[in-house]
Amino acid sequence: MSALLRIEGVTRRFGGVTAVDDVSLTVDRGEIVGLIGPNGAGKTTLVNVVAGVHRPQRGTVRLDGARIDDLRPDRIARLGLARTFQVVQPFPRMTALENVAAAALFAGGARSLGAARERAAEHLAFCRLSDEAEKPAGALSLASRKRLELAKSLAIGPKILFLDEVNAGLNPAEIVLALELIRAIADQGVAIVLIEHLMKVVTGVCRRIVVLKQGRVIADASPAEVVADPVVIEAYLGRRFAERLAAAEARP
Ligand SMILES: Nc1ncnc2c1ncn2[C@@H]1O[C@H](COP(=O)(O)OP(=O)(O)OP(=O)(O)O)[C@@H](O)[C@H]1O
Repeated sequence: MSALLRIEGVTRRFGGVTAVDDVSLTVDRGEIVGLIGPNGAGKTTLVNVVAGVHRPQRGTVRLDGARIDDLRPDRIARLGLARTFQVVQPFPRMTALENVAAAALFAGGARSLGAARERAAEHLAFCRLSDEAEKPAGALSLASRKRLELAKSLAIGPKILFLDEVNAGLNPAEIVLALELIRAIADQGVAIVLIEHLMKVVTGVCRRIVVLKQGRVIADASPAEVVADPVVIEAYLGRRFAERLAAAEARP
Protein backbone atom coordinates (compact mmCIF):
# COMPACT_ATOMS: atom_id res chain seq x y z
CA MET A 1 0.00 0.00 0.00
CA SER A 2 1.32 3.46 -0.84
CA ALA A 3 2.17 5.85 1.99
CA LEU A 4 -0.44 8.39 3.09
CA LEU A 5 2.15 11.16 3.36
CA ARG A 6 5.32 11.08 1.28
CA ILE A 7 7.94 13.80 1.75
CA GLU A 8 10.79 13.57 -0.75
CA GLY A 9 14.01 15.59 -0.72
CA VAL A 10 12.43 18.66 0.88
CA THR A 11 14.68 21.65 1.50
CA ARG A 12 13.56 24.96 3.00
CA ARG A 13 15.97 27.84 3.57
CA PHE A 14 15.47 31.18 5.29
CA GLY A 15 18.22 33.49 4.01
CA GLY A 16 21.44 31.72 4.89
CA VAL A 17 19.79 29.22 7.28
CA THR A 18 18.85 25.82 5.89
CA ALA A 19 16.02 24.98 8.31
CA VAL A 20 15.04 21.74 6.52
CA ASP A 21 17.74 20.03 4.51
CA ASP A 22 16.89 17.32 1.96
CA VAL A 23 14.34 15.56 4.19
CA SER A 24 12.54 12.45 3.01
CA LEU A 25 10.05 10.50 5.08
CA THR A 26 6.75 8.68 4.80
CA VAL A 27 3.79 8.19 7.12
CA ASP A 28 1.23 5.42 6.69
CA ARG A 29 -2.48 5.46 7.51
CA GLY A 30 -3.19 5.11 11.23
CA GLU A 31 0.50 5.21 12.09
CA ILE A 32 1.78 7.26 15.07
CA VAL A 33 5.20 8.70 14.26
CA GLY A 34 7.28 10.77 16.68
CA LEU A 35 9.22 13.76 15.34
CA ILE A 36 11.95 14.82 17.73
CA GLY A 37 15.17 16.80 17.75
CA PRO A 38 16.93 19.66 19.54
CA ASN A 39 15.61 23.22 19.50
CA GLY A 40 16.03 24.71 16.04
CA ALA A 41 16.31 21.27 14.38
CA GLY A 42 13.63 22.19 11.83
CA LYS A 43 10.57 20.33 13.19
CA THR A 44 8.16 23.28 13.01
CA THR A 45 9.50 24.35 9.62
CA LEU A 46 8.95 20.84 8.25
CA VAL A 47 5.35 20.88 9.51
CA ASN A 48 4.88 24.35 8.02
CA VAL A 49 6.11 23.10 4.64
CA VAL A 50 3.77 20.10 4.74
CA ALA A 51 0.84 22.30 5.83
CA GLY A 52 1.48 24.78 3.01
CA VAL A 53 2.61 27.70 5.18
CA HIS A 54 6.08 27.64 3.59
CA ARG A 55 6.93 26.54 0.05
CA PRO A 56 9.94 24.23 -0.16
CA GLN A 57 12.77 25.41 -2.41
CA ARG A 58 13.34 21.78 -3.38
CA GLY A 59 11.49 18.49 -3.04
CA THR A 60 7.91 17.30 -3.09
CA VAL A 61 5.14 16.51 -0.62
CA ARG A 62 2.35 14.08 -1.53
CA LEU A 63 -0.81 13.36 0.42
CA ASP A 64 -2.65 10.25 -0.70
CA GLY A 65 -0.59 10.26 -3.89
CA ALA A 66 -1.39 13.87 -4.90
CA ARG A 67 1.19 16.71 -4.88
CA ILE A 68 0.35 19.28 -2.18
CA ASP A 69 3.60 21.28 -1.99
CA ASP A 70 2.21 24.02 -4.24
CA LEU A 71 -1.18 24.32 -2.52
CA ARG A 72 -2.41 26.89 -0.01
CA PRO A 73 -2.91 25.87 3.66
CA ASP A 74 -6.73 26.00 3.52
CA ARG A 75 -6.76 23.69 0.50
CA ILE A 76 -4.37 21.26 2.20
CA ALA A 77 -6.56 21.30 5.33
CA ARG A 78 -9.58 20.41 3.20
CA LEU A 79 -7.62 17.51 1.69
CA GLY A 80 -7.28 16.09 5.20
CA LEU A 81 -4.22 17.54 6.91
CA ALA A 82 -4.83 18.99 10.38
CA ARG A 83 -2.45 20.40 12.94
CA THR A 84 -2.43 21.71 16.46
CA PHE A 85 -0.08 24.45 17.59
CA GLN A 86 2.47 24.62 20.40
CA VAL A 87 0.58 27.64 21.76
CA VAL A 88 -3.12 26.81 21.78
CA GLN A 89 -5.24 29.40 20.04
CA PRO A 90 -9.00 29.01 20.38
CA PHE A 91 -11.37 31.95 19.87
CA PRO A 92 -11.51 32.79 23.61
CA ARG A 93 -15.00 34.34 23.77
CA MET A 94 -16.71 31.65 21.73
CA THR A 95 -17.80 28.57 23.63
CA ALA A 96 -15.88 25.31 23.24
CA LEU A 97 -18.77 23.99 21.11
CA GLU A 98 -18.76 27.06 18.85
CA ASN A 99 -15.00 26.75 18.34
CA VAL A 100 -15.32 23.17 17.14
CA ALA A 101 -18.46 23.94 15.11
CA ALA A 102 -16.59 26.75 13.32
CA ALA A 103 -13.85 24.28 12.31
CA ALA A 104 -16.50 21.78 11.11
CA LEU A 105 -18.23 24.50 9.10
CA PHE A 106 -15.22 26.17 7.48
CA ALA A 107 -12.87 23.25 6.89
CA GLY A 108 -14.83 20.11 7.70
CA GLY A 109 -17.50 20.31 5.02
CA ALA A 110 -20.50 20.57 7.40
CA ARG A 111 -23.43 21.81 5.33
CA SER A 112 -25.30 23.81 7.94
CA LEU A 113 -24.72 25.37 11.34
CA GLY A 114 -26.99 22.72 12.87
CA ALA A 115 -24.96 19.90 11.33
CA ALA A 116 -21.71 21.59 12.42
CA ARG A 117 -22.94 21.92 16.03
CA GLU A 118 -24.07 18.30 16.06
CA ARG A 119 -20.71 17.13 14.81
CA ALA A 120 -18.93 19.44 17.25
CA ALA A 121 -20.83 17.90 20.18
CA GLU A 122 -19.63 14.43 19.08
CA HIS A 123 -16.01 15.54 18.84
CA LEU A 124 -16.20 17.24 22.24
CA ALA A 125 -17.64 14.06 23.76
CA PHE A 126 -14.83 12.01 22.18
CA CYS A 127 -12.28 14.43 23.69
CA ARG A 128 -14.03 14.23 27.11
CA LEU A 129 -15.15 17.86 26.97
CA SER A 130 -18.94 17.50 26.99
CA ASP A 131 -19.17 19.14 30.42
CA GLU A 132 -17.27 22.17 29.16
CA ALA A 133 -19.10 22.56 25.83
CA GLU A 134 -20.93 25.76 26.77
CA LYS A 135 -18.01 27.45 28.55
CA PRO A 136 -16.05 30.19 26.77
CA ALA A 137 -12.87 28.60 25.39
CA GLY A 138 -10.77 31.21 27.21
CA ALA A 139 -12.10 29.99 30.57
CA LEU A 140 -10.89 26.39 30.10
CA SER A 141 -7.85 24.93 31.85
CA LEU A 142 -4.69 24.36 29.79
CA ALA A 143 -5.40 20.61 29.59
CA SER A 144 -8.95 21.25 28.40
CA ARG A 145 -7.77 23.82 25.85
CA LYS A 146 -5.31 21.27 24.48
CA ARG A 147 -8.13 18.71 24.15
CA LEU A 148 -10.23 21.43 22.52
CA GLU A 149 -7.47 21.81 19.91
CA LEU A 150 -7.72 18.07 19.29
CA ALA A 151 -11.51 18.32 18.90
CA LYS A 152 -11.10 21.24 16.45
CA SER A 153 -8.58 19.21 14.43
CA LEU A 154 -10.92 16.22 14.31
CA ALA A 155 -13.72 18.48 13.07
CA ILE A 156 -11.99 18.89 9.72
CA GLY A 157 -12.11 15.12 9.21
CA PRO A 158 -8.35 14.64 8.93
CA LYS A 159 -6.43 11.80 7.34
CA ILE A 160 -3.29 12.97 9.13
CA LEU A 161 -2.86 15.06 12.24
CA PHE A 162 0.29 16.91 13.32
CA LEU A 163 0.39 17.45 17.07
CA ASP A 164 2.89 20.04 18.27
CA GLU A 165 3.74 19.64 21.96
CA VAL A 166 0.21 18.60 22.97
CA ASN A 167 1.51 17.35 26.30
CA ALA A 168 3.62 20.35 27.30
CA GLY A 169 2.56 21.77 30.67
CA LEU A 170 0.22 18.87 31.49
CA ASN A 171 0.38 16.78 34.68
CA PRO A 172 0.92 12.99 34.48
CA ALA A 173 -2.82 12.15 34.71
CA GLU A 174 -3.64 14.66 31.98
CA ILE A 175 -0.88 13.19 29.80
CA VAL A 176 -2.32 9.69 30.26
CA LEU A 177 -5.70 10.97 29.06
CA ALA A 178 -4.16 12.83 26.10
CA LEU A 179 -2.30 9.67 25.03
CA GLU A 180 -5.48 7.58 25.30
CA LEU A 181 -7.14 10.04 22.93
CA ILE A 182 -4.19 9.99 20.53
CA ARG A 183 -4.30 6.18 20.39
CA ALA A 184 -8.08 6.23 19.90
CA ILE A 185 -7.73 8.71 17.02
CA ALA A 186 -5.07 6.55 15.35
CA ASP A 187 -7.28 3.47 15.81
CA GLN A 188 -9.82 5.21 13.57
CA GLY A 189 -7.20 5.20 10.78
CA VAL A 190 -5.93 8.77 11.22
CA ALA A 191 -2.14 9.05 10.94
CA ILE A 192 -0.50 11.08 13.69
CA VAL A 193 2.83 12.90 13.74
CA LEU A 194 3.73 13.76 17.31
CA ILE A 195 6.25 16.54 17.89
CA GLU A 196 7.22 16.03 21.47
CA HIS A 197 10.04 16.71 23.90
CA LEU A 198 8.98 14.14 26.52
CA MET A 199 10.84 10.97 25.51
CA LYS A 200 8.68 8.75 27.73
CA VAL A 201 5.64 9.89 25.78
CA VAL A 202 7.27 9.43 22.37
CA THR A 203 8.67 5.99 23.11
CA GLY A 204 5.41 4.91 24.77
CA VAL A 205 3.02 5.81 21.99
CA CYS A 206 4.98 5.87 18.71
CA ARG A 207 5.78 2.87 16.55
CA ARG A 208 8.45 4.85 14.74
CA ILE A 209 10.53 7.91 15.61
CA VAL A 210 12.14 10.35 13.20
CA VAL A 211 15.00 12.44 14.60
CA LEU A 212 15.97 15.75 13.03
CA LYS A 213 19.18 17.64 13.67
CA GLN A 214 20.14 20.84 11.85
CA GLY A 215 17.41 20.21 9.32
CA ARG A 216 18.47 16.67 8.44
CA VAL A 217 17.00 13.28 9.35
CA ILE A 218 19.62 11.54 11.50
CA ALA A 219 17.43 8.55 12.45
CA ASP A 220 14.15 6.99 11.36
CA ALA A 221 13.55 3.77 13.29
CA SER A 222 11.68 2.04 16.10
CA PRO A 223 11.77 3.63 19.59
CA ALA A 224 14.10 0.88 20.86
CA GLU A 225 16.55 1.46 18.00
CA VAL A 226 16.40 5.25 18.30
CA VAL A 227 17.11 5.42 22.04
CA ALA A 228 20.08 3.09 21.60
CA ASP A 229 21.49 4.94 18.56
CA PRO A 230 24.81 6.60 19.49
CA VAL A 231 24.24 9.36 16.91
CA VAL A 232 20.86 10.24 18.49
CA ILE A 233 22.29 10.04 22.01
CA GLU A 234 25.09 12.41 21.02
CA ALA A 235 22.81 14.83 19.14
CA TYR A 236 19.73 14.92 21.30
CA LEU A 237 19.18 12.51 24.17
CA GLY A 238 22.48 13.09 25.95
CA ARG A 239 24.66 10.57 27.76
CA ARG A 240 22.78 10.87 31.07
CA PHE A 241 19.57 9.75 29.39
CA ALA A 242 21.34 6.75 27.86
CA GLU A 243 22.92 5.83 31.20
CA ARG A 244 19.57 6.10 33.02
CA LEU A 245 17.93 3.97 30.33
CA ALA A 246 20.67 1.31 30.54
CA ALA A 247 20.36 1.30 34.36
CA ALA A 248 16.57 0.92 34.16
CA GLU A 249 16.94 -1.98 31.72
CA ALA A 250 19.54 -3.68 33.93
CA ARG A 251 17.18 -3.61 36.93
CA PRO A 252 15.51 -6.97 37.63
N1 LIG B 1 10.45 32.33 9.39
C1 LIG B 1 11.73 32.13 9.65
N2 LIG B 1 12.67 33.04 9.26
C2 LIG B 1 13.98 32.83 9.49
N3 LIG B 1 14.48 31.73 10.10
C3 LIG B 1 13.59 30.79 10.51
C4 LIG B 1 12.18 30.94 10.31
N4 LIG B 1 11.57 29.83 10.82
C5 LIG B 1 12.55 29.05 11.32
N5 LIG B 1 13.76 29.61 11.14
C6 LIG B 1 15.06 29.03 11.52
O1 LIG B 1 15.07 27.70 11.05
C7 LIG B 1 15.69 26.83 11.99
C8 LIG B 1 14.73 25.72 12.36
O2 LIG B 1 13.69 26.27 13.21
P1 LIG B 1 12.40 25.45 13.65
O3 LIG B 1 11.54 26.40 14.42
O4 LIG B 1 11.81 24.80 12.47
O5 LIG B 1 13.02 24.37 14.63
P2 LIG B 1 12.29 23.45 15.70
O6 LIG B 1 12.95 22.12 15.61
O7 LIG B 1 10.83 23.50 15.49
O8 LIG B 1 12.67 24.15 17.07
P3 LIG B 1 11.87 24.20 18.49
O9 LIG B 1 11.97 22.82 19.08
O10 LIG B 1 12.65 25.20 19.25
O11 LIG B 1 10.45 24.62 18.21
C9 LIG B 1 16.14 27.70 13.14
O12 LIG B 1 17.48 28.04 12.94
C10 LIG B 1 15.25 28.91 13.04
O13 LIG B 1 15.85 30.05 13.58
